[in-house]
Amino acid sequence: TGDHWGYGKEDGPSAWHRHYPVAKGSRQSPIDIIPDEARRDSSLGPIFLKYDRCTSLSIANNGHSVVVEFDDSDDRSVIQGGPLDNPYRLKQFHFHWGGKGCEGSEHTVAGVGYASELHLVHWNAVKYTTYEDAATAPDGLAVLGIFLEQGDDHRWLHTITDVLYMVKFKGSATNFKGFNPKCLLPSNLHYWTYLGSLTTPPLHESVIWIVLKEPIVVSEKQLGMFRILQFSGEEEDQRMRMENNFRPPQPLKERILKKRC
Ligand SMILES: CCc1cc2c(cc1OS(N)(=O)=O)CC[C@@H]1[C@@H]2CC[C@]2(C)[C@@H](O)CC[C@@H]12
Ligand SMILES: [Zn+2]
Repeated sequence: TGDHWGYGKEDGPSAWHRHYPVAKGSRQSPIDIIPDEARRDSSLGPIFLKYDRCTSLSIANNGHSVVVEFDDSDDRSVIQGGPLDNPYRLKQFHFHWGGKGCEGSEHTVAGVGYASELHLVHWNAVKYTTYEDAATAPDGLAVLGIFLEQGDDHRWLHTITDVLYMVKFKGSATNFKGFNPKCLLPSNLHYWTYLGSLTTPPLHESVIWIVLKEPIVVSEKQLGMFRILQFSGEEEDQRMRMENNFRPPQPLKERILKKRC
């Protein structure tokens, strides 16, 4: 069976509602973030990130993005604070990017996109038994979104871009141990937060989004390394370069965007 959705003309975001009607739901992601309309919420404290380098396991090409998986068998790597009632365990992180510098992120800020967006995915292991269960619950997942802006070389992103050639094709994976994603965070953890969804099918409305205001800076060369990846497997004849794997902003509907400055 495999996934029958993608980012192309026929199977892309505008067609996902046919197999996944929740695509037109009330809390879909991403959204266009309008800073002036974000409500300051005094109950929102700072977020705390505790990441342990020993929990990283592997890096893989799943045919939609490049994903780094973590050992989530205990609370060594968690996010807490901010809008969250308890710690959420780090499960994976992945990226979305464009074909050129000015677009590629999923969230936009006052209509402006970034070159890429990093998603650090965490799940509520206090309330739910498995990641899969959490992924269908309204407070099951917490995704930390970080914008990537084109500029100078990023000191640590090399650790990832240097191994992308090993996961060029869909279905390929390799060891990726000893990586601490803390090195991918910007200096300032001020954030916007709102209730949303997965940004790819099955589009479950199970994500508490925490989007950092400050982007990290990566070079055009480093961004270009992501584009050596393929949507397609090694055996498939048509080579499909992996790029523009982002969903455009969705209606905010009855939601309130909150901020912690
Ligand atoms: C939030 C990160 C995340 C999780 C998942 C997807 C996509 C995701 O990326 S995103 N961009 O952060 O929304 C698509 C596949 C989903 C998975 C959550 C768990 C599942 C729903 C599995 O149960 C079966 C398919 C899985
Ligand atoms: Zn994502």
